[in-house]
Amino acid sequence: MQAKESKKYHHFTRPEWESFYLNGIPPLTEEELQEIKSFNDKISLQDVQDIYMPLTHLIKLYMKEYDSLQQSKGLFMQKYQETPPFIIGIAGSVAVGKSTTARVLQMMLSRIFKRRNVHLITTDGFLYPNEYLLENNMMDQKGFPESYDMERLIGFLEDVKRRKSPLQIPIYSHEVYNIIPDEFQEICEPDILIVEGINVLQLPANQQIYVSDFFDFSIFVDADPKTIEKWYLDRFEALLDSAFLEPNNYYYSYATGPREEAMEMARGVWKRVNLRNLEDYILPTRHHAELILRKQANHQISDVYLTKY
Ligand SMILES: Nc1ncnc2c1ncn2[C@@H]1O[C@H](COP(=O)(O)OP(=O)(O)OP(=O)(O)O)[C@@H](O)[C@H]1O
Ligand SMILES: CC(C)(CO)[C@@H](O)C(=O)NCCC(=O)O
Repeated sequence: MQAKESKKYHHFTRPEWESFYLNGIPPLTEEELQEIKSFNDKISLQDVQDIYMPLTHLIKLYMKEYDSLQQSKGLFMQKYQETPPFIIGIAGSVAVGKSTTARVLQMMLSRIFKRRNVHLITTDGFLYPNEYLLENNMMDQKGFPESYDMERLIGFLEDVKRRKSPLQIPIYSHEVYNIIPDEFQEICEPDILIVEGINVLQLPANQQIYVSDFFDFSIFVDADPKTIEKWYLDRFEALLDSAFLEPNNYYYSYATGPREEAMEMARGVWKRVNLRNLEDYILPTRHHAELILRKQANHQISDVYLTKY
C-alpha cells in the first residue's frame, strides 16, 4: 500500500479486526456455519466468523445512519420520502474472489435483515457483446473501461435508487464467454443491492455521474497480483475441465487440445489483458473504497483497512 493510501486508512490485523465483534453479539452457531458451507463450499468458515461477522455488523451501522439521514432529510423538507435501497459496491481484479465475497455477504445480510430483499448483480452483464468488441477491435480490452456500457449501468442504478421495479439486466456467461442474448436477470424491489465488478469504483473521464455516486458502502478485494494470477489460472483449468464435454463452450477447443498449449494461452491473456487492466485501471481505484480486504495465497483474509474519512 502506498504512503498516501496508508494515511487514509485505519489498518487492522486479523486478530484486531475479529476482536471488534465481541460486544455481546453471539457468533454463528455450528448449524448456521454448516448452512453457509453448503451454500458456498469455497469460503473458509473461519473467515466467516472472524472477518464477515464484524463486517456485516459494520454495514448494519452504516445502514442505520443511512436510514436516519434519509428520515431527517424528509423532516427537513416536510415531505415523506421512502428510503431508497442501500447499495454496496465490491471491486477488485479479475479472479480475486469478488463474486465469492459478494455471495457470502448477500447470504449474511439476508439472514440479519430477514424482511429485506438482498439482491446481487455483477457488472459483467453490462459488457458489450463480443460482436461489438470484435467490430471495434476491442477483444483484447474486455474488462477495460471502454468495454462496458457505463451509461446503461448508471441508468440501471438510478432506476434502483428510484425504486423502479421490476428491472431487468443482461447476463454474461463465463462458459459462453459472451452476453447471452435475450436472457435477463430480474431485480425485484431490492432493499439492499450488492454490485460486484472490476469497474465499480472507476471514474470515467467522459461521464458526469459516476457509478460510485450510488454506493452507500464499498469494498475492494485485494491480493498480490502474482497470487491472483495463480487463482486465474486455477479457475481457467477448472473451466477447461467442465468444457470438455460441451462443444458449445468457448473453451471446448482448448479443453480438447494439448493442456500445456491452453495454459500458455491463458498465461498470455492474463499478462496482456487482465494484469494490464489491474495495473492501469483497477488498482488506481482502490483508495476510493470504504473498506479493503487483503487476501493471502490460501484465500484467507489477513488485513482489513477502513477509511478514516
Ligand atoms: N474465499 C475463497 N476460498 C477459496 N477459493 C476462492 C475464494 N474466493 C475465490 N476463490 C476462487 O478463486 C477464483 C476466483 O474467484 P471468483 O470467481 O469469485 O473471482 P471474481 O473476482 O468474481 O472474478 P471475475 O471478475 O473474473 O468474475 C475461483 O476459482 C474461486 O473459486
Ligand atoms: C468478464 C471479465 C471482464 C470480468 O469478470 C473477465 O472475467 C474476462 O473475461 N476478462 C477478459 C480476459 C479473459 O479472458 O480473462
